[in-house]
Amino acid sequence: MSKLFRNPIFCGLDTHDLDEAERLAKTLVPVVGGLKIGLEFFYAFGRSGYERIAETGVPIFLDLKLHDIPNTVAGGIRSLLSLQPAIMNVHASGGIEMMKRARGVVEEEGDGRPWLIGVTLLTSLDAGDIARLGAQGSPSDQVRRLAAAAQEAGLDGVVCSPQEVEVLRQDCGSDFKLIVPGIRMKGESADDQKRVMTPSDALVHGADILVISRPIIRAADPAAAVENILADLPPAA
Ligand SMILES: O=C(O)c1cc(=O)[nH]c(=O)n1[C@@H]1O[C@H](COP(=O)(O)O)[C@@H](O)[C@H]1O
Repeated sequence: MSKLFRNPIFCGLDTHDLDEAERLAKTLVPVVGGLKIGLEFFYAFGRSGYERIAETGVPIFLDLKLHDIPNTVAGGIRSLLSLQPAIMNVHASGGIEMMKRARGVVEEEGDGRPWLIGVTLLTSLDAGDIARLGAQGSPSDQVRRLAAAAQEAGLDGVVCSPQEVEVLRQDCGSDFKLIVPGIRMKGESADDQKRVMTPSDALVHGADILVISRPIIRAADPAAAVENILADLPPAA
């Protein structure tokens, strides 16, 4: 786990209700490592909504998964950098040239720059889904190809499912950041996630950050849900 953050849990504020998002932020900021702002929140409230959450001082993963030609992605990243997120991402399947251009723009920020992360294969996809899309091999094969491309382009790490963490640690080394959604406690509904694992197993395999949304934000007491997850983590986390 990165020592930069209080703990490895980043909770996704996946809501289009600003009051709810602010309530969640207030209760979660003292207990999480960071918050994630993604498509649902950002498309509803944009930069001003982002800034209201950022005012709490919590590290933010700005999860907009940019995916376009190199010039357009580089411009998009440039426009977002003034928000000063801790982490931002692009789709690794956008290609090495696109990721290199994005990396170049992020590097202009110097030491305080965000981590730039490549999304590999969405955790909602399994072997059957990718076979229908024409990909060769297993989900793990596909994730390894995309992670290798992200590493070649100089990205800081990737988003992958917990099921690929172990092999990516071997492939990509200990400094490469592995950001991992598809996290569920034993017996909990997977919802639309297909490649899942428990938080403690994901960390034992070598994940840096656990991205968790519905199991926390739908709980009657979201802060207590985070505390329960933290209590289940191995001590080194
Ligand atoms: O980039 C992501 O954060 C992401 C990538 C991925 O492959 N799968 C995935 O679930 N996510 C995000 O992680 C969060 C997981 O949400 P829950 O399934 O509710 O815990 C959502 O906000 C997704 O947008």
